[in-house]
Amino acid sequence: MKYKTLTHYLVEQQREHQSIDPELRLLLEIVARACKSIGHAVGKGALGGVLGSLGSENVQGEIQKKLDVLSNDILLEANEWGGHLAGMASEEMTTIHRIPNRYPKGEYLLLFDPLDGSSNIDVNVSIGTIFSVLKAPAGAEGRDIEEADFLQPGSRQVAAGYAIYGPQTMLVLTTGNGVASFTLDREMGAWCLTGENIRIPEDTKEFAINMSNMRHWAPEMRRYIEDCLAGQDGPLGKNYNMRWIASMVSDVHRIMNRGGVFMYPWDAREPEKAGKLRLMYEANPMSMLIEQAGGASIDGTQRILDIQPEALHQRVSVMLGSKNEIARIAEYHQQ
Ligand SMILES: O=P(O)(O)OC[C@H]1O[C@](O)(COP(=O)(O)O)[C@@H](O)[C@@H]1O
Ligand SMILES: [Mg+2]
Ligand SMILES: [Mg+2]
Repeated sequence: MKYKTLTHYLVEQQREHQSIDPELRLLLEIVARACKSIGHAVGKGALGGVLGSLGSENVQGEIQKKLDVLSNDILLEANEWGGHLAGMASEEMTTIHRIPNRYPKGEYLLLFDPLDGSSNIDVNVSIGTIFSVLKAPAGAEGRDIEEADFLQPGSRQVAAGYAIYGPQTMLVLTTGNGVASFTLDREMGAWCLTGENIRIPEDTKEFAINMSNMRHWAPEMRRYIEDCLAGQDGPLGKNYNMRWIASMVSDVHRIMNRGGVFMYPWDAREPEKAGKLRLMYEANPMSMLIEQAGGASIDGTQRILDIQPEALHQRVSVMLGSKNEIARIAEYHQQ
């Protein structure tokens, strides 16, 4: 076979880096298998009866799409059996999911946004799954896992990744030793290594933000974007391009490939929330991937991976991507 498979890659990683043990390797393979199933369901669209809403709301008060719930179920079922997990947490579940007693229990915690970019499902635009792996804290053995056990800063993640269901189905993964990407060979059903040691260009002329919220932003965010829009003749002296796909996975995937910055800042629509995106299921795993690829990720003033979470469904302001442009955005927030 021309390409290394995911298994081959993980076995090599395990040999070279002590950070990966056989349990973590198996866990990642099971997550990847679940993503393959979600990818199949996504691909069937109307033929699989997976489009549209369910009429229910998740804990964040968002209307759940059929695929949000189906993807959540696929990840839960796959990992209950053989994922060497102590527990799981998801954007779509009110509280944590403990591994039932009848299954072997492991030492890892898995967190996920089962279907990211839900508003794109019915319009056939790329969507994804985001996941994060933590270790259960010392002292959690021999007792039931608690929600507090999940509240660890992103810097403690042992692995993170996303699957993107687009023209190609891909998996982008880090175990703390750089970022690799895999393309699903649909005929063979295998994840094939198609990118290794991915590096994000440090400079960029491309930003991603939902511009319709501009009037609600804090002054420093507005000032940065106004300066971008001023182009060559403005204070930043360059003409910027803009993209906004409205699924974080797709926007981050573009940044992984050609650089750029992605921002979902605090805004005044719901001032009590720090931002729209979820720290544990979206910001932390994406920040680990971005940093592992040489980029940077902040909430405006602080490195996201250093934030000590206080709640499972905590929101955060997110600015991530090309290192030098993120440094510039941080400067705007210091002024
Ligand atoms: O519709 P908006 O406000 O532009 O928000 C888009 C953002 O919301 C999200 O869709 C949230 O993800 P979910 O679909 O998992 O809720 C991000 O992926 C995306 O960047
Ligand atoms: Mg999401
Ligand atoms: Mg989601």
